[in-house]
Amino acid sequence: MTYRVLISDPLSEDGIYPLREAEKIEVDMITDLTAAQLQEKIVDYDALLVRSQTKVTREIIANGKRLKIIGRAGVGVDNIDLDAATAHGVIVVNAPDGNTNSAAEHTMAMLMALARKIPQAYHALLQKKWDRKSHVGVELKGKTLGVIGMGRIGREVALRAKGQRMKVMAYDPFLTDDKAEQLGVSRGTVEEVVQVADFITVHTPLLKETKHLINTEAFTKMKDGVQLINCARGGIIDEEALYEAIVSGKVAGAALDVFEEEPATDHKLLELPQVIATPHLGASTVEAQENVAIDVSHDVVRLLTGDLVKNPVNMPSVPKDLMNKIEPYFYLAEKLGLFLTNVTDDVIEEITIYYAGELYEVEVAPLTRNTIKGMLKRHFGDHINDVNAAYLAEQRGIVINEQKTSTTRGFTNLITVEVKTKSGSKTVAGTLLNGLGARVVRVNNYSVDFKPQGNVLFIHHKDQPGAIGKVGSVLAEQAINIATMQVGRADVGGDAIMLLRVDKAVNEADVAVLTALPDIYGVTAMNL
Ligand SMILES: NC(=O)C1=CN([C@@H]2O[C@H](COP(=O)(O)OP(=O)(O)OC[C@H]3O[C@@H](n4cnc5c(N)ncnc54)[C@H](O)[C@@H]3O)[C@@H](O)[C@H]2O)C=CC1
Ligand SMILES: O=C(O)C(=O)COP(=O)(O)O
Repeated sequence: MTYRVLISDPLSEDGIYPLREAEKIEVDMITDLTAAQLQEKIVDYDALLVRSQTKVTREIIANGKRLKIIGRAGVGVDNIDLDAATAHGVIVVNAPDGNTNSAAEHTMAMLMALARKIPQAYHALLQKKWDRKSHVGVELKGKTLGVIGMGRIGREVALRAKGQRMKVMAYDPFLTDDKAEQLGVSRGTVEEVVQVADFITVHTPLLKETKHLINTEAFTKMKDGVQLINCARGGIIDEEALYEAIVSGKVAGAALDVFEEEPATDHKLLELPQVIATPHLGASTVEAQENVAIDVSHDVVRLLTGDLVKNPVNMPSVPKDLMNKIEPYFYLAEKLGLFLTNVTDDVIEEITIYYAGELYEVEVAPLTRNTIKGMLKRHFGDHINDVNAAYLAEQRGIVINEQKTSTTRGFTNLITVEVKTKSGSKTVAGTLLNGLGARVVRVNNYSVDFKPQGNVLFIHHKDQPGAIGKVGSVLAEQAINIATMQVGRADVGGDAIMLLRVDKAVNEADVAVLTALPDIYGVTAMNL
């Protein structure tokens, strides 16, 4: 099978070598597609790579019948409909580190150009005006730079500003006093930062909480003559409010690399002489473009070759040391879910997964996702994966609980999955046996010991002499060989179960024959 990758924004050819060199991966770079053309084309592709230009909408994702991964060669994923990607089981990855340096350097270039009015002076010169009077700037030394958002770029900007002998006051919900001290910056609230700063630069993602974070109210609290820089995302600063604040004289200048609507060639802010701007160039360096293309290409190759991606955006990444501990349990967790869903006919209302023994110590969320994936696979088939399992369960109102205990009765590790429906609850438990792999050790109240693999028949019957023999005869008549068989019973002559691993699939007609046998209450055939 050959995978097809579509690159719809200009990406560094030197950076996409991991894709070009990979076997069974074909790459097309087509950078002038309209939204409608992309929506049509995407049907044929397994991966889509973009920068900030391509808007990856719900419609495009929905049409990507083969689509498995969207790679963002950069940081911001606000041009990708993440909810739609998650719902469709499409993983989104980005390249969070590759352009940090370039974006920080661009911010410093904007700060210095703003302070010294370099673009305006150059513009006047081009018009043959030797105008020194209008282009008197201010020094950075001794001034306070307010940094809102102290992530990768914000921190780099703060360090560089200190090199200009500026004072830095920063706000970030994750900035601790210790971290601030280490970085040599003071920590303040957004309100404190905007009150004391001579220059303000924003470095947050564009989120509901950060949209118009700098608004009319914030401008009223600022110093007169303050100057602002936005090299993060258009919309963090309210453009209308900024326009008013410049026209009123409150704000002396603004440097903008990004706009609420891009491209922004006809924007009223650009008519103001106090505003300098670049067309979203923060990441546009040879180095950054090569870095982000390499990172995102590697992740696409990883995913398409069955490996774990490094920079997932719409699902938590699993650190390597944790992965080493829990990877052996993935198979067991999924098969327990799959088994249970096969023997549950009612609508599932609640799933509780109990982790015991050595699993007490580790983060088990990825295992929970795998169990849910196993449970929902029966109804969603291949459409369900690690990305959308929890989302699809939540969408259907299924409550998911996770519990841990350090004690196990006789096992070093035990995963017990319980489903609740309106007609009652069912459980299955399994363990990982050293050297022997996954074993199911309990089904409801019955102790069993079987490998969750291949074609399995689960029969609920009355503990009566001959019941097992009759099942054996029916299977023999259909030339279905029994590989292993387990019987569990509650009391002599009471309810009992049979678990058979058989060498070929048992079809519906055979299930009907088995169900019609005397003393048989129910028969489920499944493939694990
Ligand atoms: N102009 C350009 O070409 C480029 C723009 N960017 C943009 O720069 C921004 C920052 O990128 P990175 O530093 O790499 O991201 P990052 O994820 O490392 O940092 C973002 C920081 O914002 C903080 N934050 C979130 N909500 C906040 C709030 N309400 N107030 C204050 N801080 C808040 C987070 O805690 C985090 O520390 C992103 O919007 C990204 O898209 C990034 C690269 C190039
Ligand atoms: O990485 C980011 O968030 C950027 O804004 C860079 O955008 P670009 O890849 O240059 O279109």
